[in-house]
Amino acid sequence: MFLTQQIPRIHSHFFASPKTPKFFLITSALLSNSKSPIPLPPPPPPPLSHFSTLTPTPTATPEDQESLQLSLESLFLPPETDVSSLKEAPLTARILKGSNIVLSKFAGHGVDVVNADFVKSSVKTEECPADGAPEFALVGRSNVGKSSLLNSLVRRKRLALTSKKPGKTQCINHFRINDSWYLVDLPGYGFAAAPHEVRTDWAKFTKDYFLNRPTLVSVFLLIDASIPAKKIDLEYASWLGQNEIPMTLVFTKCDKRKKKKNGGKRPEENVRDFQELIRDFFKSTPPWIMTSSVTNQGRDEILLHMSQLRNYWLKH
Ligand SMILES: Nc1nc2c(ncn2[C@@H]2O[C@H](COP(=O)(O)OP(=O)(O)OP(=O)(O)O)[C@@H](O)[C@H]2O)c(=O)[nH]1
Ligand SMILES: [Mg+2]
Repeated sequence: MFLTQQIPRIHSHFFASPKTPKFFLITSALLSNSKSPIPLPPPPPPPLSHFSTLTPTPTATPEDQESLQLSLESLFLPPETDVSSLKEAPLTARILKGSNIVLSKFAGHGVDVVNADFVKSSVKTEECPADGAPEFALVGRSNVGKSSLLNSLVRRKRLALTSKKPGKTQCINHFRINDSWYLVDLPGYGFAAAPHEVRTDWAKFTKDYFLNRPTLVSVFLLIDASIPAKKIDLEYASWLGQNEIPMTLVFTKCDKRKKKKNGGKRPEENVRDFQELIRDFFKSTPPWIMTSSVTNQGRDEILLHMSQLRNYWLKH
């Protein structure tokens, strides 16, 4: 079972809780919970000029072109986002494609990855780099695509080693980005073939890392969107919620589409189901985003989101 230790976290205010419930029509390619989809208007212009230098994300397929009514409560509003001063259009224009993430004034600086270097592998929190730079940890089930996502974010094929066989990554691996922050690749959980002692050790050292790493800005919990929710992922999300560890849900493998006739659900449906299942674990909706390391869907959006979390963290 998971630890239930409660510790105060300095970043719990990332989960802003808006007071006035309002409804917005989100007009990007997102999930659909509407029975009668409304046709999409042209996409809004990029909210800030320096965002337009990013590579555009692939256009969604026609079956994704559905609209979603998201309540204000289901959006992730970064800290210091003044909702009352925003009219409907500017707010919708500030939602990252394929996500519930609103961009704040902290987004933008240092988005592009100019250089990325492997620094070290650690098996204990105390062994991790001690220079105080902010970091983001990628965690998720074995084979969910953590190392692939890291490679996609830094635009390198094999900076982090990937494998078809689960259990490839075994340590806490630090990658230094732009000489100023870290991406951290962690071993996967739920690897059934691993010996019991290895699994227990994993649980100990990664959870110790989450609870005792002061420079950890946010955990990025990866969930495979090509399959239905797994119990172990729900337990993991619950543990992070209970321990108030700042978290972003990253849905991976959104390029994989199971055939409807075989009973498979589309990634959008799995994403929606997962969120229903974790609703009660959090005080307010955590940020989530849909990605694919094959098509690079969500890559620029994740980098923007990381920039806003990092820039806020550096200022506080
Ligand atoms: N179709 C598709 N395949 C992916 C995607 N991301 C990863 N994969 C494949 O999934 C397998 C596992 O990817 P990894 O990145 O090694 O997974 P991991 O989570 O780092 O695995 P561990 O290190 O074992 O915990 C590889 O065969 C990847 O090519 C994706 O977005 N789409
Ligand atoms: Mg890996």
